[in-house]
Amino acid sequence: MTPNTLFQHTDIILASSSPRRRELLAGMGVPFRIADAYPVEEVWPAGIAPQEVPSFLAALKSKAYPGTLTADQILITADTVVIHDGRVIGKPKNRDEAIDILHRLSGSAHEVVTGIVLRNDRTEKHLSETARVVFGSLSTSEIEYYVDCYRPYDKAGAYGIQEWIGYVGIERIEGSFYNVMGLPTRLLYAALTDFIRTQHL
Ligand SMILES: Cc1cn([C@H]2C[C@H](O)[C@@H](COP(=O)(O)OP(=O)(O)OP(=O)(O)O)O2)c(=O)[nH]c1=O
Repeated sequence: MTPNTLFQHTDIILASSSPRRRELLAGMGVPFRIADAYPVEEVWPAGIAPQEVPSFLAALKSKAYPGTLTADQILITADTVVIHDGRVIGKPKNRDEAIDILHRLSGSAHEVVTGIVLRNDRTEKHLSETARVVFGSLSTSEIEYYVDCYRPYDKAGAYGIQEWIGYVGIERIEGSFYNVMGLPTRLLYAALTDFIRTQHL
């Protein structure tokens, strides 16, 4: 099925303030409206595995949605983190932290995990996808140039793969480029299709 027929009876709501997620969902041909993301404190229980963190945070964002959902609606929330040396790296708080994160990522591999929650009045579906990103060696001047010009304070791992540093600094990626940017688009498209089919929307 193509997007024009698939989504015609469904009211899809993206609760996200991320411009990348809006761009990616639009690129998938999915008609949707945006709800303001209600800020949640991005903390998780100590015992949770790093890979499970994005799914946990996407569920928190879903629960924070203030409206009541109906059967023909699908609420989408998501979260992206970087995992390096077994540690979860979120958004940098300031310039020093951004520079420090990029020094750690330089010349090594890390994982980017995006978790998604789809929800309506009856059911909730959790998705998660991982990509592996390998950075070449970045010099201090390259890192400082990037942080000062691009101010990646709204990005997990202090970088945007779609920005200068992604073009010149990334050696290779295994997995979905769009997942690193904020949504695993192929997985999400299949899950939306399945959700609509099983919920008879
Ligand atoms: C690693 C990486 C992350 N990012 C972005 C995607 C996400 O917007 C952000 C991770 O932060 P998130 O907390 O996942 O999302 P957000 O706060 O931006 O938006 P929301 O309102 O949906 O909670 O980092 C890139 O744009 N490029 C990249 O290469």
